[in-house]
Amino acid sequence: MTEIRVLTDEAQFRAHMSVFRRAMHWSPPSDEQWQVIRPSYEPDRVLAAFDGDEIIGTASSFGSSLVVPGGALVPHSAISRVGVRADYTRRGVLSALMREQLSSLPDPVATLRASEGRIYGRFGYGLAGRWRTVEIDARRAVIPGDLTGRVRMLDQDTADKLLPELHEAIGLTRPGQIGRWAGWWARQRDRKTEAENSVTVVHSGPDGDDGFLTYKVTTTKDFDHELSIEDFVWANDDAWRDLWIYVSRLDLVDKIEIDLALDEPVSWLFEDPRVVRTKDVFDEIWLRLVDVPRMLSARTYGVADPVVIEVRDELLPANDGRYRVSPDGAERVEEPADLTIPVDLLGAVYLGDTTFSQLAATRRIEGTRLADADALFAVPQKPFCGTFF
Ligand SMILES: CC(=O)SCCNC(=O)CCNC(=O)[C@H](O)C(C)(C)COP(=O)(O)OP(=O)(O)OC[C@H]1O[C@@H](n2cnc3c(N)ncnc32)[C@H](O)[C@@H]1OP(=O)(O)O
Repeated sequence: MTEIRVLTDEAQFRAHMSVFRRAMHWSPPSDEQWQVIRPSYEPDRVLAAFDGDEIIGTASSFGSSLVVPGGALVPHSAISRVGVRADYTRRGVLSALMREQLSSLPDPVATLRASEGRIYGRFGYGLAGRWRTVEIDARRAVIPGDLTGRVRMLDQDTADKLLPELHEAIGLTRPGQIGRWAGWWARQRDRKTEAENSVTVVHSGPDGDDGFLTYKVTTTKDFDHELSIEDFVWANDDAWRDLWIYVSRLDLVDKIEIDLALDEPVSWLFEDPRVVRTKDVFDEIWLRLVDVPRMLSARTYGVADPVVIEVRDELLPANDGRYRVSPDGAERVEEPADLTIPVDLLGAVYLGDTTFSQLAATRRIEGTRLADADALFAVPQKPFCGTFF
């Protein structure tokens, strides 16, 4: 019989990690890897499914924060390390873990990166943000004009110390962005060490450091040099443009690849916008509204007549109910609903990646007043996180 427990015994964290890594078809952590991973385990946030004394399934979360439309920063659980031992799958182990995790999360919202698109909808997660992978033909990439500030290369030790501070100082503004926790930076450092040739540059403008970029170049067997941008954070348009100028003018680079917000205006930087080609669009943010009333109150709304939305949530019935959403905010009401939506799809529209009208067109929600609901939930910027976990 499956039993779900919160792990408190540090010795079990490594077994937890081994089960998760095996589920992902990776080897258990080496002693060296474990030294890096170990501090990322946060007490009270590590769940395991047991058969007797053996761990057969895993789930955990990291404490973070999330930007919602309007700019408020909400406490957020970053869900990760979900896995079930291959000899125990399709017997309800993940379902038991998800039920326990959702009922005990300390934060009103959770997000995750899904290994497969079919897993999380049934647990109330909606596809709430996507990225596009672009490839830039670096040989033809010309950005007219000069740098306005300075770009300097950091050694690894300086980068390790400076980047978390700079990320914090730059702050979070775009809906979907999340705060980075200490364990995230430790894993990032580890990945960079593994990659060896990762390089970090920092931009400074009139007020000091205001952006950074981490990239690495790999050489193919045809001697093509492909640069991938792994982290790109900026405080203002000058930092963003200067860092693009820097990276596009690097010698011995044929191709640049990066995952971007759907609406990032990178093509407009280049003399020839065709040097930027979208290779792929992929789901990034899966979002679960854990506390619907709190989350509906946390974001701002556009201008439209109020709409009453009925929310259905099988796993967390405290969220069931009708909410009147207007330009002034959201509140629980007893009035008849204009439209009814399951909680996973409310998660999908929450940050503004999709709309009520689009979901209605696919027959996934029913109701009237779709145009007003769209206008209320409309956002000026597409959601994008840019922090992989
Ligand atoms: C945030 C992250 O960590 S993402 C990483 C997720 N982990 C992985 O991808 C590792 C490899 N996969 C696994 O470990 C497991 O297959 C899991 C965790 C995805 C699923 O665990 P299980 O214990 O098999 O799930 P469980 O038995 O509770 O299934 C619940 C339902 O979801 C369905 N389901 C579960 N996983 C999948 C899947 N990968 N594809 C399609 N359907 C699935 C089941 O069929 C079941 O449906 P039903 O209720 O209609 O019968």
